[in-house]
Amino acid sequence: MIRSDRMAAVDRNAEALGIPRKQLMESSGNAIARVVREHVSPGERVVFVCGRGNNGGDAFVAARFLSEYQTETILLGKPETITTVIAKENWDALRNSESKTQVVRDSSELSSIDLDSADVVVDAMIGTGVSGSLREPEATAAHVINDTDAVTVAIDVPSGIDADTGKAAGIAVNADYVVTFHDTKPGLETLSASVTVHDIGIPDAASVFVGPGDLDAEKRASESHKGDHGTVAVIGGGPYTGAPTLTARAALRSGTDLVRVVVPEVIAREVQGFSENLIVRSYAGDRLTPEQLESVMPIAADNDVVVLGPGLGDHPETIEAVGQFLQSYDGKAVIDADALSVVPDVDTNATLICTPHQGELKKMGGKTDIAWRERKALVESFAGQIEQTVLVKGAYDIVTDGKETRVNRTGNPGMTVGGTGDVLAGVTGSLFATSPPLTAASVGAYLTGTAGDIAFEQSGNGLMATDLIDLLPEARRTHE
Ligand SMILES: NC(=O)C1=CN([C@@H]2O[C@H](COP(=O)(O)OP(=O)(O)OC[C@H]3O[C@@H](n4cnc5c(N)ncnc54)[C@H](O)[C@@H]3O)[C@@H](O)[C@H]2O)[C@@H](O)CC1
Ligand SMILES: [K+]
Repeated sequence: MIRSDRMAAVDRNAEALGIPRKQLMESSGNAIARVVREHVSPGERVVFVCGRGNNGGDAFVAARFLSEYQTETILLGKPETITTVIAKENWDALRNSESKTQVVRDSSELSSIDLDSADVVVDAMIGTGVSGSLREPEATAAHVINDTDAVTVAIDVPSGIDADTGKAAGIAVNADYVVTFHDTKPGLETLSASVTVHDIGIPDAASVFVGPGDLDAEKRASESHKGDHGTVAVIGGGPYTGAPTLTARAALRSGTDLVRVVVPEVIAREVQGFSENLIVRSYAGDRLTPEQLESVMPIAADNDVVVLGPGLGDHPETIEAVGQFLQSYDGKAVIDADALSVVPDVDTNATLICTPHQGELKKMGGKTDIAWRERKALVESFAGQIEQTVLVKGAYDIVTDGKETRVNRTGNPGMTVGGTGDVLAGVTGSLFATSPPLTAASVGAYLTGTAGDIAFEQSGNGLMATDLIDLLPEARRTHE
């Protein structure tokens, strides 16, 4: 079962893998033709009622395949107004083949169409692109289709129905059969029609591997937050000063509006010295201890996301403080480095993204494997157990919440240099302010890896974590 926003992402990923949408449309049209053949014999009359989007485009292909039938393809609207290039190309191919076509400009012309003597009527007006209630002439056409005695086959989703909910804002086509593609849609399950799912050649890789479609989904999620790109608090440092700074700068470069770095006072000036863009908040002492939580907790609560761990060190008092923090914090947090070991045993209401490398995963009690497919299964079960999102870093990063999993292939061996993990935590924290955990973690890994790949082109194995930070905007642009 797949929701339409995820379907759009997978579609775009397939394109990036080298399977263009027009090729998918050809497979969709072919699948529809096969279903039509199950219901009628050659020579019988098949009428396609088509809209001007890709749903109509699927029908133009199907009609081309069904040359042994009396096909009639009715386009609702002028051919010049067909909304996509690939649908238009398939319309032209159908016309050039001298297949019978008819253009209907408004609902009054619909009365000239005889659907009653059709053996099959194919509803190809609108698929997943529907918005609001059907306008004219589609609304009248839906009435006409619903009034015929012919077998009705809807392409992808009956026109007017929302594929995610199964609901219609007004009239909708009442189909006998629905031919849908790749996977079934939640809304189709609620209909009385018989639904069949057809493979159109989208490989598993398009949903498993993070791609530009996932980035689109992240963009859509962040747009829905109306220009607020969030605030992030990085709680780290003590024994180390570079790590929390890298994390904070990476979050800023990923678009976060405001980043606060929360560090012990002994290193506050040094951290501030790295960049005037950082807001540094300090607490007494030289490392995080439970006594400091009184001043740290309110800062954490004041931000959309906390990144906890970079450079904190593993002093027992610090680990104790991390545990107490997670017991009372109930917001969103990225947990990295030494803070990770606490997660499996702590009772928390926080929503976490844990970003271990494979050594840290083992320390947390998770298992790993050299082969990524096996590792994927192991990490999935571990994430399910701790009920949090886990991003395990490796040549193939595994991102999973135990239910859904993505694998990231960007990045290179040059990134084993120190500090790249801190950058990833910052990017992920930034995205987490406006996106769900699985999206934030997978896009975080994807963009950080891409920045690493650009840095590798420039500097080879001499790449540094700071290079990645400056290349983050370019990494994003390469996938747009
Ligand atoms: N992987 C996929 O998802 C694939 C999808 N394909 C097809 O592409 C379809 C989606 O195509 P599109 O995104 O072009 O969208 P649609 O073709 O579903 O709908 C867009 C068209 O409907 C019109 N429209 C929207 N709401 C309307 C309303 N309330 N009243 C009247 N007209 C309305 C728009 O102006 C536009 O012309 C899918 O349903 C499927 O049939 C296939 O071609 C290939 C693969
Ligand atoms: K349809």
